[in-house]
Amino acid sequence: MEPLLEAGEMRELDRWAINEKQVGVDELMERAGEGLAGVVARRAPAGRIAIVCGKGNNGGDGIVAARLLRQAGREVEVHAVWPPEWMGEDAQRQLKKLPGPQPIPFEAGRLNKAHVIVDALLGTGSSGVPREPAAGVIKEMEAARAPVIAADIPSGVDATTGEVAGPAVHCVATVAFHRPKLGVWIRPGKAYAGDVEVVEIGIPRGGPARPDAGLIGAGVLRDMPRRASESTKFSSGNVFIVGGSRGLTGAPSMSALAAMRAGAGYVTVGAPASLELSFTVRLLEAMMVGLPEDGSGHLDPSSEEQLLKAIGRADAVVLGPGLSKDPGAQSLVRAIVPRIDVPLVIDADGLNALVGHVEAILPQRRWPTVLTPHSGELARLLDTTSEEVERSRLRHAREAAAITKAFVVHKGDDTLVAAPDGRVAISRGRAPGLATAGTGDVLAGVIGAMLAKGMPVAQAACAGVYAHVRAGQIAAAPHGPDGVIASDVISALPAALSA
Ligand SMILES: NC(=O)C1=CN([C@@H]2O[C@H](COP(=O)(O)OP(=O)(O)OC[C@H]3O[C@@H](n4cnc5c(N)ncnc54)[C@H](O)[C@@H]3O)[C@@H](O)[C@H]2O)[C@H](O)CC1
Ligand SMILES: [K+]
Repeated sequence: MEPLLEAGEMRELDRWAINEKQVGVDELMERAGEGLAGVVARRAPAGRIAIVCGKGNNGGDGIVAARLLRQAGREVEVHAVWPPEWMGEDAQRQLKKLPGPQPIPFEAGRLNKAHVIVDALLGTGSSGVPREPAAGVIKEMEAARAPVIAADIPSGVDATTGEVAGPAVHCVATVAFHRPKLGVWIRPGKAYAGDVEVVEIGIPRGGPARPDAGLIGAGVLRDMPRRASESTKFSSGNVFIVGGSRGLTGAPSMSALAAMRAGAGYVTVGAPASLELSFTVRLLEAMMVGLPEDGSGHLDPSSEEQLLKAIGRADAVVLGPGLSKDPGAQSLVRAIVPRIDVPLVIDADGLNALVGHVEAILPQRRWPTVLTPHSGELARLLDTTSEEVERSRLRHAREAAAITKAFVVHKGDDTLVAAPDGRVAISRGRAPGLATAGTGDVLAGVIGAMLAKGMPVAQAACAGVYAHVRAGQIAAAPHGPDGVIASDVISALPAALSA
């Protein structure tokens, strides 16, 4: 997992390198500026460059880049947003080395004469909503025609959370120093960062930061148990799916197929008895258990004991796909969740059943639990609005994990896997093909399969998220993301898992 840093962790590392490892701050800034200049030169090989500098070290990086680009023969205009003498002393030293014209006071009109703009205004030292004059300058950079490249973090994006509380700059690329900050991978910040390019700035290994955030990569599949010649259908992973209601039989079917395509060797669907035929015709390889229902195609609370017995020897349970909001089915969920003594994934209407009861029910569980809410579901669980959740995705995912003691997979292009202890893993996303009905059911089934194979819960959740995104990309490869359907994603799972 590639570590992601909070602004405070980056500062701590920076101080450690300077104080304990005798790395000069000038050296760090030189490397940062060099990395920044390199990316600017590669992305904008010709034309005028405008570098917009703040008064902190982020501005200092901009000054270094200006020097190196001028030395390489480029036309560079340096805009100082505050009087240059207000710059910190580290940046002042760089300013003295700047050849050619000195910084001009920021001039919005001149931005349009540039081919590329460098945002070296606010970095990890920024806190809160941008204040003037930074706020106005951010709006001008945003309005300018030229593409913007950010030094370390787009100005206006909170490096630690990805929150954007005021004006911010949409960049084509962000040059992250040493390591990316969380904010470039979490929406809404992610939408401002563009391509993230990481440059090394000379911070030695072994520093004090113990990042509790990381980016999910292909490595999560390394430890996934694979079938071997001695495997049986049961040892490959036995998943039990609980859900389905009249009109909602596709969801549990897709979870079941996804679990099988993700490697589970034995999958059973427990659903209202009157719907048995729909499952039987659709699912050739999965088992079906018809459960007591209310007569109109919804699971009934009276099925509790029979359901628990049917779950029997399953290695993992997926609860919720297609369950419906029927009060009987919902009360069944509340009754069985504490009694399912295997790892459990709760999705969709399984989550809705817990609204108002999360703190009472989930911490009672003796086995690992994975919740897979999208923002609307998470908002209901936390008694807030989806807009509020979208504004602070990380905070809400962590809050839900802390109060439920479950792993929370907060879905989105930047799916966050939050652990009850505060650690978080983030998906790179970029699988627009997944924006279609049923892909959530697929994800729940895949995570169920990973849990059933015996993977530790954090790895199972991350492996499921990774495989799902890969499958979404593979499904979109032939003709693009439009027209991808959840069944295509299921079909692509074996390829995604072999990658
Ligand atoms: N971390 C490293 O190893 C290195 C980082 N470098 C770069 O330095 C910045 C962080 O620099 P810092 O001086 O701490 O802060 P900033 O440049 O981000 O600027 C803060 C600056 O802005 C003012 N300010 C703070 N909040 C606001 C606000 N909401 N509105 C307006 N103004 C605000 C504050 O008063 C300061 O003056 C890091 O990102 C890297 O780019 C080094 O160059 C190399 C080593
Ligand atoms: K910046």
